[in-house]
Amino acid sequence: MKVFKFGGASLESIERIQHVGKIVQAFPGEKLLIVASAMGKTTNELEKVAQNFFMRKREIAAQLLYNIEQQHVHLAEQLLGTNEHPLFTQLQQFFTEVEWTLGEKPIRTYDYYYDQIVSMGELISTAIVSAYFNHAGISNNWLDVRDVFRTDDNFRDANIDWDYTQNAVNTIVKPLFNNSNIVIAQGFIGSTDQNETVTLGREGSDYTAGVFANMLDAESQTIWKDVEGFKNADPKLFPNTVVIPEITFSEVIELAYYGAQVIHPKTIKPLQNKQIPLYVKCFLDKDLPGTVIKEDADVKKLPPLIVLKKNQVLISVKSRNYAFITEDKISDIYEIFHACKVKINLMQNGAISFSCCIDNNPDKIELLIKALHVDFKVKYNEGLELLTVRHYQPELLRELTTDRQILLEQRSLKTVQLLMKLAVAEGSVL
Ligand SMILES: Nc1ncnc2c1ncn2[C@@H]1O[C@H](COP(=O)(O)OP(=O)(O)O)[C@@H](O)[C@H]1O
Ligand SMILES: N[C@@H](CC(=O)OP(=O)(O)O)C(=O)O
Repeated sequence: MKVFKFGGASLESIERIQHVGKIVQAFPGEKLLIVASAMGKTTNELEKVAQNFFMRKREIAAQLLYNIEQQHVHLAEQLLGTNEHPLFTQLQQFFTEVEWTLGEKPIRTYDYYYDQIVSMGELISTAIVSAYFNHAGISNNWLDVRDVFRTDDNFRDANIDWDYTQNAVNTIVKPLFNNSNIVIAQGFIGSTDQNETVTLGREGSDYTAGVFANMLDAESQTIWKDVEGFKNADPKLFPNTVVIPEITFSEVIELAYYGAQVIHPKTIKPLQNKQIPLYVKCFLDKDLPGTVIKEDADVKKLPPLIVLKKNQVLISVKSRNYAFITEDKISDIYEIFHACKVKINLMQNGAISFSCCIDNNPDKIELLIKALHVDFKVKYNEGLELLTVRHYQPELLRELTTDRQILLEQRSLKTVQLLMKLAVAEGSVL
């Protein structure tokens, strides 16, 4: 059994979906559990629906939803060559459910509504891919992953109930392979014990695939990407990047944790725990070797690995009366960050100060600053970049920090992290 994950980029057009079909056909006779994400940028579009609904701009929300529906129905018609197929009733049902939600008064949390609305991206994309595959002779079963992935009700970042889910994988998923070699499931979503839909955090489909691989004791997981493999930096941000043929789980978990966009950080643990190798392959050219991530990878020749996280904010907290920021105060501060669901990307503390860098998420930051302000003086600085380099070399660091002012810096033997802002030359006019 192999687990494949296809992300939004590989499903963003008719041609790409057909191409995904060709990739799958290159594995005849293999049992494949396929995890798919929402098509293209549908998740971002659905986020706008959720935001407008919550701001009570119902008409805008309904119009945005209608546009998404039209795009998907049109694409499905093209793929199937007809508009008469049970798929269209299935799609209609998914859209009607969200329309009902949009008809409600938002009396629960934003995160709850977000999950009810945004989860639809994966449901409609997998329904279309599954119907198209069957139509193209690639026999498969469509699985509603919400019947299998049981979670808590931490909406937008739900935690998986491992025992329940393992049991459901055994009783629901494994038998599906009795009559077909291919099962297609949604990434990124799950369900609570109250049957309320949840999401697992942005870009969480990699993680879904990792959990499936673990629970099915798969021989491998492959993430199909629009790049040649796992590179030493994001090729969209840096020139002259190179593919890394093999790398260890621990290197990748560090990079993903520091913000490398290529793999969701939670993906590694379920794979590492069962020593299941993770392949990053190019869906544009399946014959390229790509990257293998495994425990015993040869990492002697690793180049510097670079992660750049943009749109960062520096939060600086000071005690009001020159009281020391000691362990108890730091613990209070962390408690506040945790309650506001804000992840700290880098932190440093001094005698009476605590500074940290977080992603710029305006609604969370507003709440956070309010909460911190009760006991501390708080300042913040936006528009920053967090650069992380593993296996750094001084010359490269000089190059990467040219024209940058460094606000926070942390170095260990292997890793350097710099919070930076574009330096404004003296005398220049803003
Ligand atoms: N270290 C890296 N190696 C390769 N690609 C990377 C890396 N870091 C970021 N990326 C980006 O990840 C993108 C592919 O992932 P993504 O857009 O998430 O695809 P999908 O949505 O299909 O999963 C690439 O186009 C590339 O810009
Ligand atoms: N669709 C979700 C989940 C996901 O993992 O997507 P992708 O595989 O396209 O990164 C998101 O965009 O967050």
